[in-house]
Amino acid sequence: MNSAQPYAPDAGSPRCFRLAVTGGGTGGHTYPALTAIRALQTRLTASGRTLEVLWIGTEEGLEARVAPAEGIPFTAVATGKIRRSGNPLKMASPANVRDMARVPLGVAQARKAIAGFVPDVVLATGGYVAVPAGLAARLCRRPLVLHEQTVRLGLANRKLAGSATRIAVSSESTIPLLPEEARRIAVVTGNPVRPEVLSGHADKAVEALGLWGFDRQLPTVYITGGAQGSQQINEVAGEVLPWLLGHANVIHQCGPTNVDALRQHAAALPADLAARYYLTGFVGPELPDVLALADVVISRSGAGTLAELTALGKAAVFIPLASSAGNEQAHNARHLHDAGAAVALLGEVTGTTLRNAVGPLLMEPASRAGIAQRARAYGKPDAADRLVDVLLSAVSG
Ligand SMILES: CC(=O)N[C@H]1[C@@H](OP(=O)(O)OP(=O)(O)OC[C@H]2O[C@@H](n3ccc(=O)[nH]c3=O)[C@H](O)[C@@H]2O)O[C@H](CO)[C@@H](O)[C@@H]1O
Repeated sequence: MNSAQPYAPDAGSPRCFRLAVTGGGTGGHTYPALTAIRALQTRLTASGRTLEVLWIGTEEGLEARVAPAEGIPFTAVATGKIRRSGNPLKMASPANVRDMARVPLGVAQARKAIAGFVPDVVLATGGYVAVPAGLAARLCRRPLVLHEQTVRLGLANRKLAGSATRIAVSSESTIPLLPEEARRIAVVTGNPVRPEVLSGHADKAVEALGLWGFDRQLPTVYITGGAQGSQQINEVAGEVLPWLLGHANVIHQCGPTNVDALRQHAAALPADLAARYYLTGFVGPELPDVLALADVVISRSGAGTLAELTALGKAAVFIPLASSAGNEQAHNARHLHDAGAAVALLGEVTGTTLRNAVGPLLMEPASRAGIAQRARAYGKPDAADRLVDVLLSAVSG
């Protein structure tokens, strides 16, 4: 693993702790698992123990790239998209039937992997693959810890709650939403954030991205639509861009497939404004530095992004993805909005609504600082450590 301590399997030794991890698909499920693995390894190393990890994921998910890149043994199993629908006709659609048929195959594959690995504990962080692997953990009688990133339990975690030893949740407000029996095994840990995200440097962002035209007397706005970018955010940001650049520097992460079209749009900007505009498809390793430079963030409200922005204490305007599972992005954003810890745009979003939301944050530093401070109160930078406590207690308990 590319963490402080080298990954050093020591299988068979009583000093060796074995962790099976399952979860992934998107960054929101993959990065918390990775962060927990790194934190567990640090904890075990400090007490003279070693860690052996097996990640059970899918071929197609982000985890299939992340785990091998970190030197973590990875095994792929079959799984199917579990669609939600109140309509029985839709539930019986050919795609659904095919996907549901893949789940038992995935359970069998995961059961074989878990029976062979004999983990001390299995950590499931959500995503479709967590269902077969979590069920296999139960069949193999291994302790199962679920981690939920969002305020409401995701579908995979709802399916697995009855098999869990502990349920680690990211927010206190999840607890009252849980069924009685799940509440008894729930622990609030927060959503683990990669440590590097918390230690960026604004000056490094300027150097790495060549932001020499930025006016450092002005605030910087970071616009992000998530790893794929967001058409909706790109459009509405495009509408207000000349106004925005009159008051701020702007870094705009628009999604890898949208760069060309937006670059044409940006070509029409006057040179003095264009100098303060940086457009990119995806922000890679420089993400921590970009976040350090940003005074205001305009963003989707996926749980991963939200955990990062609250841990850092950033003033954010959220434009939730309306089609997110169970509308959870709107739920996440509303939760912070109601506490004065963010601004959530929950209805129709136009250039005018965005401008009205961002304007006060740019023009009134005190209002920006207030929101940022309240946001930080929701951050849980020690979430990975708390999740490690839960993993260790699930074994001893
Ligand atoms: C479309 C979808 O299903 N979204 C769900 C998915 O979020 P999804 O994984 O899409 O988004 P999250 O906000 O949870 O995480 C995105 C991650 O990618 C990083 N990033 C993003 C852009 C970029 O250029 N560079 C970069 O590194 C962010 O900093 C963050 O760490 O899982 C989350 C956690 O269950 C849910 O809350 C979301 O609703």
